[in-house]
Amino acid sequence: MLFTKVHGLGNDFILVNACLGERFPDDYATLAKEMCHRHFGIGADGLVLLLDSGVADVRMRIINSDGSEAEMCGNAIRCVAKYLYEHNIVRKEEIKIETLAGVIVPQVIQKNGVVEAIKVDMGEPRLEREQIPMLGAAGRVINEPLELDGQRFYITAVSMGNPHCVIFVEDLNAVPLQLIGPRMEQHPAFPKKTNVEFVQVINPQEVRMLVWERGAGPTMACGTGACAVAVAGVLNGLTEKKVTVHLPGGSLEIEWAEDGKLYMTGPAVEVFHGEYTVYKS
Ligand SMILES: N[C@@H](CCC[C@H](N)C(=O)O)C(=O)O
Repeated sequence: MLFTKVHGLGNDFILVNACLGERFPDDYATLAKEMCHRHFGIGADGLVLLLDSGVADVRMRIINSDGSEAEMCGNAIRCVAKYLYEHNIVRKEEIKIETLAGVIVPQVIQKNGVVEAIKVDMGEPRLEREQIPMLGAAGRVINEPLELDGQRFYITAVSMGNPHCVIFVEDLNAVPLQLIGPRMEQHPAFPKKTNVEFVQVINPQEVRMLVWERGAGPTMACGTGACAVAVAGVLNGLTEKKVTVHLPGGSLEIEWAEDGKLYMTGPAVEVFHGEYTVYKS
C-alpha cells in the first residue's frame, strides 16, 4: 500500500489515497493502530484516507492512532489540500473536501509559485449543549465548573464538528497534561469523549496552548483545537477575534470572522513517500 507521510506543525499523519486506486483493508481501526504505532509501524497521530466524493472534490476520513474515527482534523486537511494541489490531483486554489463535519474548504496560498500556507474555511463553531450533549440544561457551556477526581476545572465547550474542552490557566508550565488529559478526555460529561486544550493567554492577540487529543494523546498541534481556543477566548472576553495560537509544534493564525466562520492559516509539510506491507500482528 503506497502512502505519504505528512505533518502540520508536527501533528503527523499517514495519508493513503484510495482515489488513485490504492487498496486497503476494510478494517480501518486495526490498520490505523498498526500503521500509526511509533515502534511497530510507520508512526503517526492518525491515518488519513482519501476517497471519492459525490459532493466535493474528495472525501477525507481521519482515523486516530487508537483506531477511533474523528469528524474533522484541521492539520490533516491542510496537508491534504497541499498534497492534492502539488500532485496535480485537484489543481484548484480552493478545494472542497467532504468530512464528517461537513464540506470544508481549504485555500492554497502561494508565493512565487510555491505553496506557502493553507488557509482553511473551517465553518462555524457549534456551541449549543444539544450539539455537545453534556451537563444537562440548555444554553452554552462557557467557563462552567466541572469536577474531575475532586478537582474543579472551569471549562468552555466548543465543537468544530469534533468536541473540544478548553481550559484557561495562569501558567501552562504547571499543567500536568499526562495526568489530567486522559481523565478529562474520558470524563462522563462527554459522551463522545473530548479533545482537551489548556490555554495561557499572553495578550488579547496571542495565546499558548497544550493539547491532549481524543484518540491520540498529547500532540504537537491541533487545528480544530486552535479554532476552539480562539472561540473560547472571545466568549470568555480574554482574546480578540484574530489570534495567534502558539503550540509545541509552531503557530497557527486563527480568525473568527464577521461571517461567523473560523479561518485557520498554517503550514503543511510532505515528509516522505513509502510502501507499507499490511501484516497481522
Ligand atoms: N489533530 C487534529 C484533530 C484530530 C482528531 C481528534 N483527535 C479527534 O478525535 O477529534 C486537528 O488538527 O484538528
